[in-house]
Amino acid sequence: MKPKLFIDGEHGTTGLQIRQRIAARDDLEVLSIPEAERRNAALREELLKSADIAILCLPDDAAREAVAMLTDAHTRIIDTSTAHRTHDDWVYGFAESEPGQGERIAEARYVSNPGCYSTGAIGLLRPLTRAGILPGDYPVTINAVSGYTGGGKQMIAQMEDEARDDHIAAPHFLYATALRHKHVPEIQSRSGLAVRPLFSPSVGRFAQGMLVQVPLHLDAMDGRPAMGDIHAVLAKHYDGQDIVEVVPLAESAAIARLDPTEMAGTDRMKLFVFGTDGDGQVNLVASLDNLGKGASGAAVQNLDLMIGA
Ligand SMILES: NC(=O)C1=CN([C@@H]2O[C@H](COP(=O)(O)OP(=O)(O)OC[C@H]3O[C@@H](n4cnc5c(N)ncnc54)[C@H](OP(=O)(O)O)[C@@H]3O)[C@@H](O)[C@H]2O)C=CC1
Ligand SMILES: CC(=O)N[C@@H](CCC(=O)OP(=O)(O)O)C(=O)O
Repeated sequence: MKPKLFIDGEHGTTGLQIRQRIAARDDLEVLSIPEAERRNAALREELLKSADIAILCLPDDAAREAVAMLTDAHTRIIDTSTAHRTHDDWVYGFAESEPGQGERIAEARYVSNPGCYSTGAIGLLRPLTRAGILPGDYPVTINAVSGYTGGGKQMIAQMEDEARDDHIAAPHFLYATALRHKHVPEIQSRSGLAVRPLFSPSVGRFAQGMLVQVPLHLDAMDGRPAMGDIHAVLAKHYDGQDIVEVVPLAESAAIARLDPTEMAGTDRMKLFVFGTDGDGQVNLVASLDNLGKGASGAAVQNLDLMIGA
């Protein structure tokens, strides 16, 4: 029998992209809710309980409500919201982040899909703390730019519709300037950092794509590693899989400009180590689609692990 899938929030930005990714598949029975009924709680509850797997593409509060509806049901859940990303009962849905994580996702009832910025930051940081090359108390700074679809339907409308009172005309803007972005606890705990990372995100006038930068002073790290040591730890960690690519140092050195939309439309992530050997500094950069490996692509990857596809 085909597994029954319900995407709660299927008419939103993340939900629509998941539907596109599974549209041609015949190994799933997709339960769907009409757009006009998307907030009909009774109908959603019925569909959630009928499904073998539900993917929640909802704001945090609505995701918590959906999980509460399923307490006594058998439905397995992938939550794309922030609600359960640091929760002990939930398996973190970043298969490449830890050895054996794909197997844990495959067995799980509750899977929390990572945030888009978090995927880039944790993807760069976790292998380094795991290997002991980056001390947990290093004061990490993360600078990032995201495509505006990262803000969901509301930000898409604000960026694209000039007639709106709340139209955003800026080509690029910083936000979360109080340094309390909702991804900080997730990045800190899932990267194994003892000190709260300083995270400064921004949005650019492009729909999809993202660069997440982590600059490091190598002389402040244990054993004063060389640029090649950092690259070797990342390359070893991601060896043997094809979703996260660690770009060779020579290839990175030849890049004069990095385009944040380079990975748009893909479900993969590229990691770069930039700098000049011997200068004691590196800039680690993750490039991904905020809606690909950063959300909907990762959700489909987790779905496939859970159903053994
Ligand atoms: N966009 C991105 O790049 C990423 C998003 N996420 C997460 O994915 C989740 C969804 O985000 P996104 O798709 O961008 O958001 P959108 O606003 O684009 O879509 C959310 C959908 O959920 C519906 N919805 C809202 N409240 C309820 C409710 N109480 N009951 C039922 N349906 C409801 C909305 O309907 P309505 O139109 O009526 O508001 C809309 O269809 C969020 O938790 C977000 O944090 C995670 C990673 C990246
Ligand atoms: C550009 C933009 O607004 N981005 C969103 C995060 C997008 C993302 O990863 O989402 P979740 O944490 O919601 O999963 C924000 O900063 O709130």
